[in-house]
Amino acid sequence: MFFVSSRIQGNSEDSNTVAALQSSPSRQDDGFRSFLPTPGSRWRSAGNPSFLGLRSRPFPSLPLFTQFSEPPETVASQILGELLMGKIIDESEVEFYPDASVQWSASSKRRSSSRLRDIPEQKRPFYGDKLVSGSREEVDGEQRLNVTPNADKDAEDMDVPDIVDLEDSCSFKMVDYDSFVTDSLKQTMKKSNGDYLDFVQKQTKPSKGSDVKATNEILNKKENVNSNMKLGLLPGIVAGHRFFSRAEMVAIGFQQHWLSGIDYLRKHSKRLMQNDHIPHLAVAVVLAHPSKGDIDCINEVVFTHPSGNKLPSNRHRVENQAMPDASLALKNNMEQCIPVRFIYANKCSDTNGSNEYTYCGLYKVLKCWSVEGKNGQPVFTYRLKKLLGQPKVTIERERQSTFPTKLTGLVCEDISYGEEAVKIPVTNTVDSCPIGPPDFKYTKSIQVATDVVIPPSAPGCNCKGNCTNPKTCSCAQLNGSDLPYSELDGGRLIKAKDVVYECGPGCSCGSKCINRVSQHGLKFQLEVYRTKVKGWAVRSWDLIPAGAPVCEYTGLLRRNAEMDSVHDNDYIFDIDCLHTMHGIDGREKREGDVPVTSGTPEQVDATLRESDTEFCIDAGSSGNVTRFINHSCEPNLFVQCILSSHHDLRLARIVLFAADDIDPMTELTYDYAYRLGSVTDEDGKVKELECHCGTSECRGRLY
Ligand SMILES: C[S@@+](CC[C@H](N)C(=O)[O-])C[C@H]1O[C@@H](n2cnc3c(N)ncnc32)[C@H](O)[C@@H]1O
Repeated sequence: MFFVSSRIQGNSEDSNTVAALQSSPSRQDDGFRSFLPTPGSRWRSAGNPSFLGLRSRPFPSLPLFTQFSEPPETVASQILGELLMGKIIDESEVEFYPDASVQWSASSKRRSSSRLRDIPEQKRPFYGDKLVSGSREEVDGEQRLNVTPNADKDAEDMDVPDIVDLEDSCSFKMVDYDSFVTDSLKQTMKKSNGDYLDFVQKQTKPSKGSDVKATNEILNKKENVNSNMKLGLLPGIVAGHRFFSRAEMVAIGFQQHWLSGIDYLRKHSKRLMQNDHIPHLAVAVVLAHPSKGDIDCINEVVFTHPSGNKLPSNRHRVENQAMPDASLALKNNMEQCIPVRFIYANKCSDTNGSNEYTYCGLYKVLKCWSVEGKNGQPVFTYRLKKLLGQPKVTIERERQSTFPTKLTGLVCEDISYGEEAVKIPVTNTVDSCPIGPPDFKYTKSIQVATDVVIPPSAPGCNCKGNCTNPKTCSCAQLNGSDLPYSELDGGRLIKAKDVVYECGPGCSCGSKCINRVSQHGLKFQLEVYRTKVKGWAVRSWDLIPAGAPVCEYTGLLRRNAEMDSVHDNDYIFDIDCLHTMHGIDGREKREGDVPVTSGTPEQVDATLRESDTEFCIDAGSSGNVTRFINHSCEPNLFVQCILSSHHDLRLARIVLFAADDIDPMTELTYDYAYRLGSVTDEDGKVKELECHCGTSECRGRLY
């Protein structure tokens, strides 16, 4: 990998606005103390901490460490090393034994002890430098951090309980950070996204402050993770991660102050009170840049942070007294060689111009100086440089307005042959397999078999224009007195439901009504591409926010009974809303608002269990891009049944929505939810298909 140096200029986002909102009671205290040893603690001394490239100068202002047996520099650097490598999550995960001999540097080994004897070797906890190994590199006279993933395959595959006590020979508790942190991060992100949409939707007029208010709600409910602010890496979030709102960043503890450009740990937070020697330290910088266009590899950043004070007489020196706390914190980072997270806020073209936030990685503060701004006030300027060894980040602003004719491996410019408003290219860089079948017909909308009768349109709501009042809109009433979509980004589903009743032909509202979100066709730039083991697949060039409609499953709507004799068709989608509503065959029940079948739950269960789904959509020989979407046991799309003209659940439309914020170029997947053993061949023998979704949640087989 090589980096092309590019430099951008900008202003730190916000700055002064926020004081009132800055401190939520649940987040006010920073977690710096998490990294402080208790008296008598010993630290592993193996290795020179400057291998992290952090210590180009000593730590003059951390005398508190002198009470320990290690030289203060070593201890301080060690702490920073740990937190930078993301190894320490919480003080509860670090245990100190005053007299224990530390065997940290032992090469990576599976743990063997009497307590673990019942656990198979490959499942035993691992210790050693599990997550990353670092090396120092000198480039142009500067120390750089070079982090490479640990090559130990077993270690990556490790499947251990959250926290493992490593007995006396090692003085640390180790955590399977990847699964422990990432899972809770994912859950929190999902939850906060839902809460955020919910909140925005409840407001009569969503405003700029909605983000902040939604965040507050999340924090007040204490559903955030990592509430102790961390410096350096946050496990589970790597450079390139995109956030759709500050709410998301705050909910996972990536940022604490949701409007400030420089987010920092306060010197006098309760946790640090005892300790005058630890200065303010910056955790993250959020930079808003007005210009658009592709910006690759932001390796060096120069930005300004205004001050409300008069410029001191010696204006070229940055005087601490004249600096606002946030600016000072960043200067302290420079002096202490502590990197900050750099986050780039940009207008997102496909989400109605709202901000999107890209985490670009950990940056070193190279330089800090002040210039005279308007009214003689100083403006502090900083130069940040990305630490080496982190993923390259591309910030893509705008969808390509003209279709790129030179796509590598392009085999078809538009698989929809003009049916869709956006072209859907097909690429194959894997083999020479043509896209098929040869007689395949692209169809944007459902085709109906001759023996299927679609019920007439149901009577609709009497709203004028856009449906906004859930109390008076009869479609909202069907959804449990709820308008299911948030107006954000052209409409995002707030939460998956048993069924969503959209407005349709029987309604008097307009075609732009928010309750018709799934009826507007494709809005993201999709591509069909060839994979090595799963055949064709689909990805998006645009980022897709959680809750956005992606595509509808189209094809021939037909009776399932006719499909009994069909065994080689991989493109049949059973319309199983009723089964989902009743949680039959392991389906996950969702929030249901409308009783749709009569009888006791047991009777309904029994009837449904006996009857297979009555109708299906067969995309074997006609269908749209959705037929190329593969299965994953940990998918990023979910299936939503929608009724928009009639109200017959057996014939509901099947629409796929984004379950998470989906980064551009990520494969789109949903859970096929087959019951194991349910697929048979022509002789009635059960067929099996190995799953290649490659996720940690993989169940091993599709069916
Ligand atoms: C609806 S098609 C999806 C598109 C398909 N990949 C293609 O090339 O047309 C379903 C088929 O794709 C393959 N497939 C989908 N997801 C898979 C997975 N996770 N692992 C293995 N094969 C998968 C299986 O052959 C499955 O029967």
